[in-house]
Amino acid sequence: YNFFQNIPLSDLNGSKETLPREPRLSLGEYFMAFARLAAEMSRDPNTQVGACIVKDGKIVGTGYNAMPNGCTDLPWSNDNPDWLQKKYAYVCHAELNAIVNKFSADVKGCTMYVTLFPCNECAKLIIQTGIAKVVYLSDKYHDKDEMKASKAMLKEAKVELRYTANKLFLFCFIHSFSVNGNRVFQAIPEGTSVKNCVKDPH
Ligand SMILES: O=c1ccn([C@H]2C[C@H](O)[C@@H](COP(=O)(O)O)O2)c(=O)[nH]1
Repeated sequence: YNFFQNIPLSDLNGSKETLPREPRLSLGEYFMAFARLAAEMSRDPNTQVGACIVKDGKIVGTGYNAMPNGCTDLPWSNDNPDWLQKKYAYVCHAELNAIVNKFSADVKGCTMYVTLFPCNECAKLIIQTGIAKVVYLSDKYHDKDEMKASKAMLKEAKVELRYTANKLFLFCFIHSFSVNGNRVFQAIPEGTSVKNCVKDPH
């Protein structure tokens, strides 16, 4: 922490200059923050995923896991014994939505920041659209075959994979809960860890 942050140099040595403020986030943390913000929009009650695509240092697409446009009556269950009553048949993954929402001509050579390691279907999309690098926050399903297949494909296709520790921008978030019918707001402290994050497997 720069204790001299924002203190006019004039106060220190008589000059009119000021010291620049040290940014609170690195560029990577800034882009991951957009992915995390996108995840906040998800209606999935169990896992919210956000993705942010960056080209030449600029955001060219964001997305979160959501039901297809216009489909509001589909189930969000993840454990209904009836496959048709489970979300998996219907939900569009965050990566897919970020790619189809892009406002650049293409996503070749881009970096995708994503809050959950991409599944095998998303890995295919990432490879086929030419995304060069994936930065991810959580790998909570690393034991699942989908993730193993995803890693195998992404590695063979030479998509760079980078785990990022969850140094967070959560200091921006206020979380609210109810106490005796009253809404209480609480700031989520900086550095709060994300559940289910695992150590970098790479
Ligand atoms: O690469 C991925 C993998 C999964 N998702 C979405 C799909 C679902 O909405 C949730 C996973 O739900 P669980 O209840 O944790 O099984 O995450 C995605 O967007 N991208």
